[in-house]
Amino acid sequence: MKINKAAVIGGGSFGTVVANILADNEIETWQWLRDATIAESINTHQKNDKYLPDTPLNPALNATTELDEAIQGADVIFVSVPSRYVREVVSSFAAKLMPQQALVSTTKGIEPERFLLMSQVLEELCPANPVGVLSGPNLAKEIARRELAATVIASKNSDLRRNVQSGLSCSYFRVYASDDLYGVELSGALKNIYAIVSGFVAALGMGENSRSMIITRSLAEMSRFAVALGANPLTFLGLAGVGDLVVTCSSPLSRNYRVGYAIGEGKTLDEAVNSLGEVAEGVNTLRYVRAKAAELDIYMPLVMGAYEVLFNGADPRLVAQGLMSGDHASDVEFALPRSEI
Ligand SMILES: NC(=O)c1ccc[n+]([C@@H]2O[C@H](COP(=O)([O-])OP(=O)(O)OC[C@H]3O[C@@H](n4cnc5c(N)ncnc54)[C@H](O)[C@@H]3O)[C@@H](O)[C@H]2O)c1
Ligand SMILES: O=P(O)(O)OC[C@H](O)CO
Repeated sequence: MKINKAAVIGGGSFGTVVANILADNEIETWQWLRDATIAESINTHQKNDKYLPDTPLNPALNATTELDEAIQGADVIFVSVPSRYVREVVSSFAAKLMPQQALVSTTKGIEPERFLLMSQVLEELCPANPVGVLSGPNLAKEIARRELAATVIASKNSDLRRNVQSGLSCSYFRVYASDDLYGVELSGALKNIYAIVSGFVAALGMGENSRSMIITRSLAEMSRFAVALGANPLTFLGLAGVGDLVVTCSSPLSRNYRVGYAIGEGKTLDEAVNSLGEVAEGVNTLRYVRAKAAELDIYMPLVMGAYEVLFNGADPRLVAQGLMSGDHASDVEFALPRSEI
């Protein structure tokens, strides 16, 4: 079955990009957002003035502040609000869904109380509905300029995967498939932490060797954490893992990288976050992952170091330095067991 109508929940930069691709693909698309002025601007001037002011949007895209109007009859509902609001927003319409309506999270964050990923929140709230996750190296502002990009749709439901692949694929956006929902989603959340660390490294003027070491050891740390939580480490080698880690750790378009860069320049966490005006999920994810790693005794020197910098005022230089003095470990995680080091 193809997607005849799609809904996008969220009026930020990524929600707008997803909605615009769907509209470009001639799918009836309704974007829900809270701000009536932005909705009006999308409908009349084809612009999201706040989040993507330079991008002319498809005139067929409909924006609404009425949730019912967006979700009613939608074959797929993309959820694209910051993680701390996903439960609240989805709870407000979950009871109105028909069982065939699929939900796809694009949100890269964690719900702290039970360490739930967003697909787990969706499954809890909408147990009868197919659920998927869209994640990959997807800086919204580049996709908005129609620069080539690829992503991953992960779901246990093959119809959902195929529908999203055909609904979102176009000349500048390619959608690969995975059935490892948990691995794809976990990598999307974890990489935000390491983008903050890469921001420190860049601001401190460390060299390319340092940056490469940080990115590669980040991948080792992410996959060590993932395996401890039961995920498949192979997923971390794909677009949602290495792909998203590299882009977010390298680009000033990444909000998480920018937070790290500002802290590396000497700003406080509050100053760094307030100057963004957009969500940087990595700040909270760092707190939750650090607590989980401590609880499960998982060796994560970059997470521990970054936490000290963001929340206890430690010198960002110490994070990279911490790698030099930590326990010796194997290069490729799992290739050489710790017992043989
Ligand atoms: N921007 C990107 O490049 C990008 C790419 C892929 C995934 N993501 C992920 O998508 C999610 C959303 O990111 P974004 O870039 O669109 O964020 P954003 O900061 O651009 O926008 C967030 C949107 O959520 C809305 N919002 C905030 N609180 C809300 C609430 N209580 N109820 C309803 N709406 C609320 C805001 O008004 C805004 O429209 C994040 O988890 C992010 O990690 C972002
Ligand atoms: O701007 P960031 O740091 O939230 O990153 C955006 C996307 O997740 C990149 O894939």
